[in-house]
Amino acid sequence: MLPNMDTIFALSSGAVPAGLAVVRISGAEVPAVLASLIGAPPPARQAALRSIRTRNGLVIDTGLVLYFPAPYSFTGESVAEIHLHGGRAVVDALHRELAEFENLRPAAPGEFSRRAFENGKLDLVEVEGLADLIAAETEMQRRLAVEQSSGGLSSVYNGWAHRLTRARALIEAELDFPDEEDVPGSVSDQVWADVENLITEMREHLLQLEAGEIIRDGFKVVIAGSPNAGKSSLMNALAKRDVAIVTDIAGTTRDVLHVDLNMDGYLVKLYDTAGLRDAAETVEREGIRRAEKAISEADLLIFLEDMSVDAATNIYPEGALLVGAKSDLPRKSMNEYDLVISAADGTGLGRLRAVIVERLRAKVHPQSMAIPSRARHKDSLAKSLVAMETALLSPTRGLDLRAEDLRAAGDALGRVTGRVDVENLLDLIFGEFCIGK
Ligand SMILES: Nc1nc2c(ncn2[C@@H]2O[C@H](COP(=O)(O)OP(=O)(O)OP(=O)(O)O)[C@@H](O)[C@H]2O)c(=O)[nH]1
Ligand SMILES: [K+]
Ligand SMILES: [Mg+2]
Repeated sequence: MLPNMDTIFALSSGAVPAGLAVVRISGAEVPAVLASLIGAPPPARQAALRSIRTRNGLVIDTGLVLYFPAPYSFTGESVAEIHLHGGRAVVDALHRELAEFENLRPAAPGEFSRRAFENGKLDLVEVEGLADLIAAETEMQRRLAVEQSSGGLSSVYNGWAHRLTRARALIEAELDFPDEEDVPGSVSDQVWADVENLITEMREHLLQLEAGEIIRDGFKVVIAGSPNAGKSSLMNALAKRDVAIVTDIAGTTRDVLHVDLNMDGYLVKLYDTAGLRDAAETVEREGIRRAEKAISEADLLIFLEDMSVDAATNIYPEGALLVGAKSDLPRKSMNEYDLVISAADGTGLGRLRAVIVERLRAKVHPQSMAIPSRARHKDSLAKSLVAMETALLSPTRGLDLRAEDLRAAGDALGRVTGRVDVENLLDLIFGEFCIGK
């Protein structure tokens, strides 16, 4: 662990050279550093044009400076942003100058966000969303990430956490004050009805995980078929560049090749694989083994068949798209195809793209973007769900044990956002009833 009291700095904008470079500094030393670099700081959160100088008074550059006094900043610490011209030597000169200050050092990867988390500015779900937003390459990835980074998903989880805490508070009230008249008799029923609703909502939420993963990680489309069917040619045609080697030699492709495509704002990961046949040769056999693994992990399998040869229909998995290739050549195959294409003259490629998007949309039609997209979310939510189900479905267990189940459910849920619920149970109990009035 790096010491937390250090003030950290880093180039927060993209690679230099560029028009601008933004250097961010966070920590207790910021006021002193600003005093040295520019003299009096600009008014809080307002940009001011300043000369940025070394301690010897030499001008490094002139640019906008922003000062965010703690705690009103991204990290919750005092932060400065210095906008420089984006030249390598300019940025290097400022970095050299900053490194000279005591208690200042370059930031470790993710350290600004980590401080934001530790200071309660962002929860874990928001931090992950921010990482996704920065990595987003498609419109749908952006929409998912912006919902997550700006607290939309967290507020769903916080709402559930609050309901769980309340349920446990009411059950514990019943345990602690069984004879208290002011505790309504049907409290238990009301609590278990809400736990049941919570279970339903959480289950529905988890059903959206596949959609979230497809948006975030991409829709995996695998092209498979016999050697020489035209798989690599199709991949190159869809990618609009020469990704894969194409020859008339059967068994050309060995490794699984892959390109990222942006289709209708969705990330589509397209894979080209070795032709499937009984191969004797070691390298080709390994290629086919890899092809079979890719096929088993596909969201959509495109099974390609060369229509210009009299091929017997291959056995292909259910749900696969059977595509006839080389429609520009005289047709010999009598098999029926979902669609026919020619990588050579472009026939059917638009239709194939449309079908890929249709298949994707069949799996991804979120009502909202507040959906889970990581296995980490699923694991904790599933644990929470199991604990709630245990509490709900075993009424013969003692009420104390069932309250304990609810606590376990709340803890598991709290681990998703990294904010284990600290609400005071007694506040809730005394807030809702007039026990001990
Ligand atoms: N006429 C015509 N020829 C094609 C078409 N698509 C591919 N071919 C030819 O078919 C041969 C095999 O193409 P590939 O794309 O290498 O086939 P593949 O399925 O990747 O083959 P392997 O990697 O060996 O399994 C090459 O000679 C291509 O030029 C097409 O649409 N029309
Ligand atoms: K080939
Ligand atoms: Mg190939």
